[in-house]
Amino acid sequence: MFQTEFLDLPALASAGGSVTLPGSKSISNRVLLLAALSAGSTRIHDLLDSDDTRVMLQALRQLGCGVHEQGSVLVIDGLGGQLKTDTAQFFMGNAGTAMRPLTAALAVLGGDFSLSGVPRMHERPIGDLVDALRELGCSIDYLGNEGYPPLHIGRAQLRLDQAIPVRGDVSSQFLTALLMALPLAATQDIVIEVVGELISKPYIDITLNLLQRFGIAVRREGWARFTIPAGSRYQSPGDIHVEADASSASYFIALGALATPSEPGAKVRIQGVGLDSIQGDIRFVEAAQAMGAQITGGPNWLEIARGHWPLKAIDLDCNHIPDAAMTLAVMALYADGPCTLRNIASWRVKETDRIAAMVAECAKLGAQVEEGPDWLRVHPLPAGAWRSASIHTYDDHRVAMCFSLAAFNPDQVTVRIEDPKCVAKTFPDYFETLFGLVQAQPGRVPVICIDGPTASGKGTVAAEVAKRLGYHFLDSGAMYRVTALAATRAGLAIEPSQEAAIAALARALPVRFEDGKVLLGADDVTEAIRTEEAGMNASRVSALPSVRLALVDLQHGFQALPGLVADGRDMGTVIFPNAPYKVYMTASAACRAERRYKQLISKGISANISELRADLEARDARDQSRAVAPLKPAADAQWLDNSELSIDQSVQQVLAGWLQRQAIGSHSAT
Ligand SMILES: O=C(O)C1=C[C@@H](OP(=O)(O)O)[C@@H](O)[C@H](O)C1
Ligand SMILES: C=C(OP(=O)(O)O)C(=O)O
Repeated sequence: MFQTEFLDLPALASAGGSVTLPGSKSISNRVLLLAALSAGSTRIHDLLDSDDTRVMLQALRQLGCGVHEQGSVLVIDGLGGQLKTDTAQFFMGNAGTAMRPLTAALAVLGGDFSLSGVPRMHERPIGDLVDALRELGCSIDYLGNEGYPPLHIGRAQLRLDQAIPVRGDVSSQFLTALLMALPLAATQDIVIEVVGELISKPYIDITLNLLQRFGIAVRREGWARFTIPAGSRYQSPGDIHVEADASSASYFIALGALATPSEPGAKVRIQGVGLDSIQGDIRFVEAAQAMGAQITGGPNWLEIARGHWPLKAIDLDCNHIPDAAMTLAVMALYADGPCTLRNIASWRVKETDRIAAMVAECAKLGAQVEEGPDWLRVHPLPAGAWRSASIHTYDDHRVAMCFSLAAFNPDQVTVRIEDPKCVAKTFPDYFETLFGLVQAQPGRVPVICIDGPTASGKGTVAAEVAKRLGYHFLDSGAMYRVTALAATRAGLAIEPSQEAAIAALARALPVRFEDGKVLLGADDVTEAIRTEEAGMNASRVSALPSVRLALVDLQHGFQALPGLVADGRDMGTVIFPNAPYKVYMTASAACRAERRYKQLISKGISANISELRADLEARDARDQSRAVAPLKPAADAQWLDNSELSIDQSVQQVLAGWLQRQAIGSHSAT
């Protein structure tokens, strides 16, 4: 997951390949609660692991449920309708599918419970559910604002003889919550009556389907009346498989519809959810087809390719696909006319006011957008009209995910996604998954080169800049050190007579930089390559021209989405001459010798500062005078003497220089 403050998406071009998507949030949280309430153990396969399921799992643990991991299977030991504790405080994050059903189940069972969430959860309505539960005889108090969490739940005195009315026009989750809670009290038939129009109906189908699998056969009369038969009792089905998330699939369906194929005939293939899905959002497929996408599918897979281009404009009632429909709003930017999404009032009370968010963020990109209380109209953005924008994501995973698709814009402007970690709600590895399928416009994966002499602090600064931007990191100096180490381990002397053998070894070097570690195959060689001797060997190995050549391809391979920070001596001059931002970082010899001295002393290695300085100067002279790629600043490099700067100040300067070049979001929204 990207934990960065923002993630810059360079202009994207093509896509292709296969992806297995994480489990459905709606199925996962229902299955978790049903398994917890059932008699017996349930083995859940392919459960979603995200913020929303974590809060549910934590609540189940607090209630005394056994939760065990067995490889990729999660086993829940059900409570059989009997709570092991009747006092607890639950934190529900921003998970509607945890907050609403758990409130109902706990209210029916009764106890001394409180439920709260993130600030936005305290702005998401729950009054219609509380009214229905109170009608039933449950004791619920608002701890903050009337109609909203946090809540306190007390002991219940259930009245089951009358039909329980519930409104379903704000959220279908209230009806889902009652349907899941009432089998716990079904000493007689219990009737639920929906008052007014029910929204998001397909989610009720998911609920009924899963209730069936856990032994509850709800009788229904259309969408108006639901009866839980007397004697209903939850029984674990044993094993249950969670489909991949159909709402998450919408981003990849859109990707297939927008991107050119990565190679002739390439498609985007989605595994784990398909045309047999029990999730209503699978009908996003029809909406995407109406816009021109070519989609084929089977029971648990879909294949998507670009069809009609530009996409065809649509005017669609989206009430049945409230979550996936947000993806249509971004697809609309690529359509041949304005697209209107109707009957989406519920967007206003979800993770954020999603209608307002889509209007504001599409406008930042340059689009004309209109809104009404329950509709949105997005006008397409022609080539030449796109602006680079910093997309505010409102702690809403879907805003972050759907705006990533704006990176396919024809003007090749960069799209910044603020707070990308908000995708953790339902799809923590969304961006990694996206980058696994897409290619940037040629030459558009940014590389920041930080070159400079030894002990200038460039390695530390480069690693930190990479971390802050979520970019890959290439420590090219380490590559020479690793090559030297691998050569020594292979019994090769580091001298020109062994050049061919060392080059052959370098060509296939299995080197990776992960979490501040340098790995050679499975070996952590971080320490081994940092000795002074390894440094000298690296310098000697780097003077062998065919070794340098062998390492060039390897280094180019590090240029991958979303970007790269490359630290070395010839990154800007030789390896990435077209890099959009180059820094030449240096400090006085005295200053660098002192830094190296402190570094060694802190590791308990004795050192002599004047010898270190002499070594440093000798190494500078060797690096600057070598025949191949001598150490020198690139003509277009920014010079940064950090003799007087702290590491953090140097990091800030590099970041500031880069951000200035990016010039994202410097336009005001219309
Ligand atoms: O029951 C569910 O799993 C859900 C129902 C929908 O909410 P509403 O019924 O509030 O529209 C949907 O937006 C949400 O993401 C999940
Ligand atoms: C509305 C959503 O979430 P929740 O389950 O919290 O309602 C959503 O995932 O888009």
